[in-house]
Amino acid sequence: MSEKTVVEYVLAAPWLVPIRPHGVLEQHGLAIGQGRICDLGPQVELRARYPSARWIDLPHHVLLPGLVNSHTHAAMSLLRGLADDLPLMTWLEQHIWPAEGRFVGPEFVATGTRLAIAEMLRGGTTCFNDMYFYPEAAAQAVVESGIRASLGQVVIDFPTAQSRDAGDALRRAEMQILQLRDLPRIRQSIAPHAPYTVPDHALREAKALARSHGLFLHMHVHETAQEVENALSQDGRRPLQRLDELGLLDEHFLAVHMTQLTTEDLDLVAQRGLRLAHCPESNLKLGSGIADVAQWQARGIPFGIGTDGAASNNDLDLFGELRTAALLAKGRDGDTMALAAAVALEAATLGGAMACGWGDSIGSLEIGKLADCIAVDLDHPATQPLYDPISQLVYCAGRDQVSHVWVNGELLVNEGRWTRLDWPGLRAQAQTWARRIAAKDRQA
Ligand SMILES: CSC[C@H]1O[C@@H](n2cnc3c(O)ncnc32)[C@H](O)[C@@H]1O
Ligand SMILES: [Zn+2]
Repeated sequence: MSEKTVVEYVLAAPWLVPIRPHGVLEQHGLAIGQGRICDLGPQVELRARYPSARWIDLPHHVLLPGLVNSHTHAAMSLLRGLADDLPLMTWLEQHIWPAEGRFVGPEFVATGTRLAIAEMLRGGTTCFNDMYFYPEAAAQAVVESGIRASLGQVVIDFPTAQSRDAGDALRRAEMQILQLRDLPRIRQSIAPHAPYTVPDHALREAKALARSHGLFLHMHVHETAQEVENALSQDGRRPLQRLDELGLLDEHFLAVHMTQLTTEDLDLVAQRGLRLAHCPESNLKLGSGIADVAQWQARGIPFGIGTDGAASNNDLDLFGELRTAALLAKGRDGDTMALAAAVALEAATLGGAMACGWGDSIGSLEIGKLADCIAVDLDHPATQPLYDPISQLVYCAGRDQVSHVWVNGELLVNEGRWTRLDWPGLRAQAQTWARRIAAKDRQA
C-alpha cells in the first residue's frame, strides 16, 4: 500500500478467516481505505495505529472474503421454477431455449440480472462470473448495484435473441468488449456456450479474440454423459480432446461442470492448467452427474464453485452450494476428506477469483487487495455453540446470517438490508415479467 493511503474505517470481529494464510485469526481487524485493505492485525495494534479511523465493531461475527460465484446466468432468475425435474437437453430444447427466444432482450436481462444481484449480495456473494445474452444490459445492472462481475460475451451457433449464428455472435462480441472495457468492477470473458453448440472455426476465432484482448474463455464442458457419447459417435473424439486439438486448452480456459472425466481427461486438464467451475446443485437437479472433485484436488487442478442459473438450481445461494459441495463429495466417494470444509471455502473465494479473471486482486483478506468482504453473524441458534468458525460457515450457517457486505470498500448490505437497491421497484418489475412469461407459457 502507498504510504499516503488514508484508513477510512476499521472492521473488528472476534474471528477473521483470511483464506490465505489458512486458519482463523481471533480478535483481529481490517483497516480499509480507498477501496482496499490497508492493514490487517490484532485489534489492539490497529487501535493504536489508527486512533482517528471509524471503528466498526462486529461483536458476534466472522469476517471473510466475499464469495465468488464462478458460474451463473444471472438474468435467468426470471425463469426460476419455469421448468423443473427435467434432464438438461429436454430442459433446454423444450422449455428454456423457446422461452429465451420469446422473451430475452436488453430489458429482460437488465431486470433479471438486478434480481440475481439482489439475491447474491444478500447471501454474501460479492463477485459473479456470468454467461448470458446482452452482457451490456447486465453491465448496467452491475455498475448501478456496486457488485463485481466477469461478464461473458456469448458465442453460440444458432439464431438467438442477440445473434443469427456464431459468426454474428463473434462480431458482436468484438464490439461489445470495447464498450464494456472501462466500466468499474467489470472484467470480461469470451463465452462459447458448449462444444455441441459451437463449430470448430468459431471456437478458433473465439480463442483468438480472447487472446488478443487478454480475456479468458468460459464454457460448459462435459456436463453430461450424453454430451460425451454424442460427440464420440458424431466426431470420434471426446469434447475435451477436440478442444485441445483446436488449441483452446490452457490456464485461460474455465471449464464449467466437468462431471464426466476419465483418468486421461483429468491428466489433460492438469497438464494444460485449466480452471474448473463446480456446480453441484445444478448437476444434481438436472441429473447430469457428480464431479470428481477429490481427483481434481489430487492433481492440483484449481477450481471455483458456482450456482449455475436460477432456472436450474433454483437459487443463487453460495452458502448452500458450499455445503452441498462438501457433503456430496464425501457421499460420492465414501471419503470424508474428498472435499474438506476449508478447501470448499477456499474454492468459493480465492479459487473463484483466480478462475474468473480477477487473479490475486480479490478472494482473500490480505493487505493490498480490494476490500470485498462479508460479515456473518454467528449469534444464531444454527451456529451455536461454536468451536470452529470454518466448520460453522460451511456446514451450518445460512445465507440469512450474512449481515454486512462490502465491495471495493463500499457497504452494500448493512444489517441484512441493501444500501443501494430499491426492492419494491425491482420486485414489481420481476413480477411484471413473470406475468408475461406465465401467460405465454399457458398458451404454448
Ligand atoms: C448462451 S447464454 C447461456 C445459455 O446457456 C443456457 N444454459 C443455462 N444453463 C445451462 C447448462 O447447465 N448447460 C448448458 N446450457 C445452459 C442458457 O439457457 C442460455 O441459453
Ligand atoms: Zn451454465
